[in-house]
Amino acid sequence: MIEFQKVAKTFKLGSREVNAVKDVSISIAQGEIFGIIGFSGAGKSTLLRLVNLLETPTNGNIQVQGVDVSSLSQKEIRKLRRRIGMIFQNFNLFSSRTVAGNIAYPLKLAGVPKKEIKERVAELLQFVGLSDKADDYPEQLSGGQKQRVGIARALATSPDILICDEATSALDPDTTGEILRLLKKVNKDLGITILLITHEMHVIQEICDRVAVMENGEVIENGSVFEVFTNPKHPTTQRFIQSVQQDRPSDSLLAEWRKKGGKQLYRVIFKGEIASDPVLSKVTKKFNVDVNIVYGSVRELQEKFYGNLLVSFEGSKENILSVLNELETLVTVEEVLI
Ligand SMILES: Nc1ncnc2c1ncn2[C@@H]1O[C@H](COP(=O)(O)OP(=O)(O)OP(=O)(O)O)[C@@H](O)[C@H]1O
Repeated sequence: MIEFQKVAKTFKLGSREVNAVKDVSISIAQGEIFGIIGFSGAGKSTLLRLVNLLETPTNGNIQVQGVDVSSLSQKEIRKLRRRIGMIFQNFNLFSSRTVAGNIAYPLKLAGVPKKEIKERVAELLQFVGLSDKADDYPEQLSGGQKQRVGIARALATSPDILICDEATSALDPDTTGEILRLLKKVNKDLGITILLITHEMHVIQEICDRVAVMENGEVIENGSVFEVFTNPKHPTTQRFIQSVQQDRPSDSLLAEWRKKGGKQLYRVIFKGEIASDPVLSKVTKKFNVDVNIVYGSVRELQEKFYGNLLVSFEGSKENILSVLNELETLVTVEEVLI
């Protein structure tokens, strides 16, 4: 659906060059919600702007629905932009137009007859839950309502793709949740492919199917949200994941554990169906070992379970070894340095 092949974008600032995007190759499949996460300056916005040719790549190739976007004429670019809706962190609404006027705007530009515009706007207002706000002006709306208008406007021309540029970054946590649920509905009910950028891992966790992590213009890791969350490889990815998963004990808790002469700790990681099985209790019982869960959680991610527990064992050395050997055939077990 959207394919980046060895894409690079360099900005020239006088004699200085900024390599905003370097050698990025990722592909976004039709119907998925794909998230790009990175810290400020990582190159996310630039990558996004390359899709609808708000920027042109210095190198590489971008295909949207099988078409190389760099080969398009101005007329074709305008057509492409109608198939790609976009929403923004600061909503970018026209303050002098009503809610209905904002949503109608892209339809007017596209030359849609007045009667059809009226019907489509009413339909979109209903879809985003703002039917009673048609005649309000943006300044009369809350942030969440403004973003709903932004979404309705982006959907007006029935795009195939919705691009979201930090769409929830200006919103409080509850409102963020509402907007993310609406985006999920856009994806599920309308079959629209969503490409979003964010610096917040919980946004990725809540709605994305796949994720790419960017740093210094490069994609340093990408894959399904479940795989990246349960097995992050790059230290930056691990940092992002720790921001939403408090399943690592603090240094002070570990120090306390050491001080009290606590036993060796093991991290036991369960993924998928096995997380709902009492594996730990079955195996320890079998070898007459007691298990002490010191820290951890079991969470749901992409409709799959993921458990991450920090445990210690009480029993004879040989029996603990047998427990570890058997557990290793079923789940991931790591020794934790204390
Ligand atoms: N038009 C431009 N001219 C010059 N440099 C630019 C331009 N746009 C972006 N850059 C530079 O490219 C790099 C990547 O910027 P970009 O905005 O894509 O990152 P980002 O990950 O989206 O960050 P943020 O979350 O802060 O927007 C930065 O060093 C930025 O200063």
